[in-house]
Amino acid sequence: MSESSNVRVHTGWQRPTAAVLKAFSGFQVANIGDAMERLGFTDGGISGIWSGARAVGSALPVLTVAGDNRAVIEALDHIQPGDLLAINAFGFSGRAIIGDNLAQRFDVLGATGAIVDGYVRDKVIIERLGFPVFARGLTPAGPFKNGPGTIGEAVAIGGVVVNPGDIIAADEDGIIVVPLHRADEVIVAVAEIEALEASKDAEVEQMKVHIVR
Ligand SMILES: O=C([O-])CC(=O)C(=O)O
Ligand SMILES: [Mg+2]
Repeated sequence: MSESSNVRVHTGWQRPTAAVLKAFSGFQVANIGDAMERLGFTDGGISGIWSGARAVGSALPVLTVAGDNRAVIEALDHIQPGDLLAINAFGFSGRAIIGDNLAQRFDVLGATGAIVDGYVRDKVIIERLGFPVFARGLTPAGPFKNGPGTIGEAVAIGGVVVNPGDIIAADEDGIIVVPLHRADEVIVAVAEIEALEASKDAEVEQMKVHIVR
């Protein structure tokens, strides 16, 4: 925390490798969950603000005060390519914690998306940009910028603990958090589940062949 800021910053956490992030980006969130005892999902109230939004990244956790985005603005200095912002904004519906300006800056800095346990705005521009944002909803009301907050410390997102460097995967179904230390084991297990899912699809195709019309 610098003298002029009331936002506490923790840096230097381990991030997943690009290969690990690439592996997860090929999986469906539902299948990742099936490989994790069906645990680790955020609650279903957080979803993509535009249809088709999907993202995988290394969690960059941010804690704000409800209705205030000072910590998010300061987090711009800590984004590395492949990071995905995980912002606990207390689920507050009265103020948007990010909008198009922040989304554009996240994008330019190499972030893969943002998950907001709260509300956001500027949906049309964010959708046009194609930047994946997940939130509880939309409100046009802008945020205050006073702090305090934290950057790089564990936060709760939709009831799930997110540590810096955990892998977050989000798609049309929802969001899951994979603890970094479980990444390799989960990749192997999801690959098996996706193979099983493919064989179930093939089974149904076979059934169609036998249907007499
Ligand atoms: O005013 C803000 O801080 C939030 C916002 O609309 C933007 O990021 O575009
Ligand atoms: Mg805006």
